[in-house]
Amino acid sequence: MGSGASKNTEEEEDGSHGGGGQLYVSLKLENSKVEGELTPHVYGSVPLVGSWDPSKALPMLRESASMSELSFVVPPDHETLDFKFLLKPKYRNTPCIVEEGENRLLTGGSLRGDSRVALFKLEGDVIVEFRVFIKADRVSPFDLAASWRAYRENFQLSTVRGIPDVSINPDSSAFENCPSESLELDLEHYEVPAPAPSAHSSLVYAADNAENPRSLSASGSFVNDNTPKAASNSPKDSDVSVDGSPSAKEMKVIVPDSSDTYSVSGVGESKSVGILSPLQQKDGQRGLFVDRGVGSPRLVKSVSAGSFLVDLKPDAQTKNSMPAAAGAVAAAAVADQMLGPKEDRHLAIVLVGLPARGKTFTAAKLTRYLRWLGHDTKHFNVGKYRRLKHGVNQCADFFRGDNPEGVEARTEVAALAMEDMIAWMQDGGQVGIFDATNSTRARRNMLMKMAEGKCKIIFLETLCNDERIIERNIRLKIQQSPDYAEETDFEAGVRDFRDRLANYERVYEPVEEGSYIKMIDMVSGNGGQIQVNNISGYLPGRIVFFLVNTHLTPRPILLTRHGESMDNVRGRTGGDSVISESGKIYAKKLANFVEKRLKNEKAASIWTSTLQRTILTASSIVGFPKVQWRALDEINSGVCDGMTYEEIKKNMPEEYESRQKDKLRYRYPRGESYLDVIQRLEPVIIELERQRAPVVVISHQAVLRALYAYFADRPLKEIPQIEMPLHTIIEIQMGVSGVQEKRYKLMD
Ligand SMILES: Nc1ncnc2c1ncn2[C@@H]1O[C@H](COP(=O)(O)OP(=O)(O)O)[C@@H](O)[C@H]1O
Ligand SMILES: O=P(O)(O)OC[C@H]1O[C@@](CO)(OP(=O)(O)O)[C@@H](O)[C@@H]1O
Repeated sequence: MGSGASKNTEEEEDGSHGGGGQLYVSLKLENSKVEGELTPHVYGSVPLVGSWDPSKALPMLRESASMSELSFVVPPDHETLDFKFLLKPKYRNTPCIVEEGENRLLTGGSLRGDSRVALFKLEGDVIVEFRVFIKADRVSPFDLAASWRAYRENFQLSTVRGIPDVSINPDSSAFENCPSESLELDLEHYEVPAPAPSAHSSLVYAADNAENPRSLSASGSFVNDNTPKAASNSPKDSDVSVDGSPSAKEMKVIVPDSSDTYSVSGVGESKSVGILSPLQQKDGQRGLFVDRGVGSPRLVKSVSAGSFLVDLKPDAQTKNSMPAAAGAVAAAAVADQMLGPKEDRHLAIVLVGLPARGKTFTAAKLTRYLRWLGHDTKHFNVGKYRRLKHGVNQCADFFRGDNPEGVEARTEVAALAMEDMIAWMQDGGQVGIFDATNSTRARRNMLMKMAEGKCKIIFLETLCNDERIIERNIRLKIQQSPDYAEETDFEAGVRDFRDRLANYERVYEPVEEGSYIKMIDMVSGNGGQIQVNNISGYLPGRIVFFLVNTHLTPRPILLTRHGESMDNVRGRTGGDSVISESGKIYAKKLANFVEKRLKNEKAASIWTSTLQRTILTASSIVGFPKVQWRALDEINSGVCDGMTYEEIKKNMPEEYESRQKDKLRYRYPRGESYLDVIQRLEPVIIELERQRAPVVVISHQAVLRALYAYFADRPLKEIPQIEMPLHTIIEIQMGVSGVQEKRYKLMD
C-alpha cells in the first residue's frame, strides 16, 4: 500500500490570481475495511486542529464508504503544521486511537518527509492501515468560491443535498443503471389487507366510540353494552346493540369505498397527562410533572384511592399510575394549568348545533388529535346516553320542544353525561368533549351551572348554510346512526330525520354567551369562517388552530418508508446511508405507482425527510413538487446512531433494557423518544389536514408509526410497536365519512 501527495506547482501562475492566493488543502484517509464506528480525526499543534487536545480534534468527513476527508484553507506561507491522525470510537467511551509513528509535518501545503500510510493499533494489537492522500491547490478567493461550489456539486451527497428544499422534477438519473420497474396496470393487484383495526377503530358510528355512562352497571338505569337488546320505551325499539355495527342498508350516498374504516374517535385508553391531580398539587410537586422521557427526572405519582372507580377497562390502574403520555404535554400547556385559575385546568368543549351539522364528527376528530398529542381527552356523546336509556329508535316527536316528557328525558341524559364528564375530570381528566345539540340557552345555562368552579367551558358551534351539504349529511346520518339502524325504508328514515331537524330548528338559539368558537360553513369548499370569542390559553389556541386547518375535501395521503437503505441491510439504526439495489427498485416502482395513482392529481406533492434514503426514494417521481421536511427525519437515536440493536444490547445493556421496558417514552442519550417525535410531527399533521390535494409522505419507520397512529386513531402506547413494513404504501383516504385505509405492497 502506498500513500500519495500532490502539490500545486504552478505557484507563479498567471497574474490574474495575483501573488496572494490561498492554499486549499485536502487530507484524505482511505481504508475499505474499517466500518463506521471509528471516525478518523486530525489533531495537531495549532488551535485550528485542537492544539494536541484529542477532544478538540477535527473530524474528517466521510466521503464514501472507504474514504474520509478533511479540507481547509491556509495561506501559502503558513507556519508548519505538526499533526497526527487519530480514530475516535463513535459510540463507546473508550480512548481515541492515535496513529503510530512520528508527527506529520505540513509545510507549504505538502507533507514534509515521508508521506507514509497511517497505522493504528486497535484492541488485541490488531494493526489497521489507511492510505494517506494530500492535495494542495493554490487558488484565488474567486477560484476558491467557485471550486467550493464545484466540489459540493461533485461530492457524491450533493446530488441529493444540493437540491433546494422545494423542487420540481429533479433529475432522476440517480439510478441510471437501475432497470425501469413497471407495475401491472391494475393497482389493486398490489393491494394487501390492512392489519386488524384496534378495538376502538372499526366500522361504527363515531358516537358509539364515545364514553359509556359511569353508572352503566351500577344503577341499572342504563343498559350494558354487552346486553344484546337496548332497553327502550319506544315503539321503535330494536334488537340492535347500540355499540354494534348498524345493520347493512341500501347505499344512498356515494362515499369513497373502503377496505378498512377508522371511525374518527376511540374509547381507547385514556392517557392522563398534563393535569395535576389534587394530590399532586398538595405534594407541591407540580413543577416536576412534565416528564419528557424515561431518562428525565420523574414524579413518583401517588394516586388517590377514588380515582377511576367506575373505569371499566382492565388496565385502568396501570394507566393511572403511569400516564403513557406524560412527556407529550407541551411546557406551555403545563404553564397554563399551573398559573391559571383552578377550573381552567380542565377544559370542556361543549358542542352546539342542529342535527347533521358535523358535531359528532368534529368531536371525534378533536378527541383523536388531542389524545395523539398526549392530552387526556374523552368524548361524551349525549345521543349515546339517550340511546342507552331510552332506546335506539325514538321518532321525531321525542325531539319536539313542546313535548314535556321528551324535553325532560333529554335534559336528564344530558345532565347525566355532564355529571360523568365532570367526575372524570375530577379524577384527573383534562379535556372533555361534550357532544349534543345543546341548542337552547336554557340547556347551556344548565351546563354552565354544573361546570361552575370545576372546569372551563368553551362552546363549539357548527353552523352550515349549504342545503346540499345538509342533505348529504342527513343521508349519511341515516346510514350511520344507530337511531336508524332498524329502519329498512331509507327514505322513511330521511323523512323522520328531517322532522327531527325541524323540531330543533324551532327552538334553536345560536351561541352568544361565554367563550365560544363558531365554525361557519367550514365544509362548503369556499373556506368558510371561524369566529372566536373570549378564547385564550394554550390548549384553546391549539384547538382553534386545528379547527381552522381541517376540512372534508376528500383526498388520499400516501405513507411509505424509503426504499431499503444500506443501513437497513446492515441492521444499523439511524444513519444517513443511501438506498440498496432493492431500495432503488422500490423507488422506481413507487414512482410508477404514484404516476398511476395520482395521474389526474396535478396539485399533489411529495414530502420527504432531509435524509438521503427518502430523497433518493423520491428521486424517480416526476411531475410533482417535492418538499423536504426536517420534521420527517427518523427518530434521532443519539449516541446509538449507526449501531445495530445487537451492539446496543452488548455495549449499552442498560439503555437497551430501558428501551425494551418503555419504548414510547425512552429517550436515546442525546437523541429522541417516540413522544419527542410525536411533538415535532404536530406541524406535519396540521399541514396534512390543511392540504386539499393528495400528499405522498416518504419517511421512516418511527415517524410513520407516529403519523399513522394519528390517522388510524391508535393509542399512544401502541405506537412504537406498529408494523411499518418496507416497500409498502399505506393509503389513507380522508373524506366526509372519516378516515379509511388501503395498503399496497409493491415488493418484498
Ligand atoms: N363543520 C361541518 N359542517 C357541516 N358538515 C360537517 C361538518 N363537519 C363534518 N360534517 C359532515 O357532517 C356529517 C354528519 O355529521 P355528524 O357529526 O354525525 O352530525 P351531528 O353530530 O351534528 O348530527 C359528517 O359525516 C361529515 O361528513
Ligand atoms: O423504534 P425502532 O423500532 O427502533 O424503529 C426505528 C428505527 O427504524 C429504522 C430502521 O431500523 O428506520 P428507517 O430505516 O425507516 O429509517 C432506524 O433508522 C430507526 O432507528
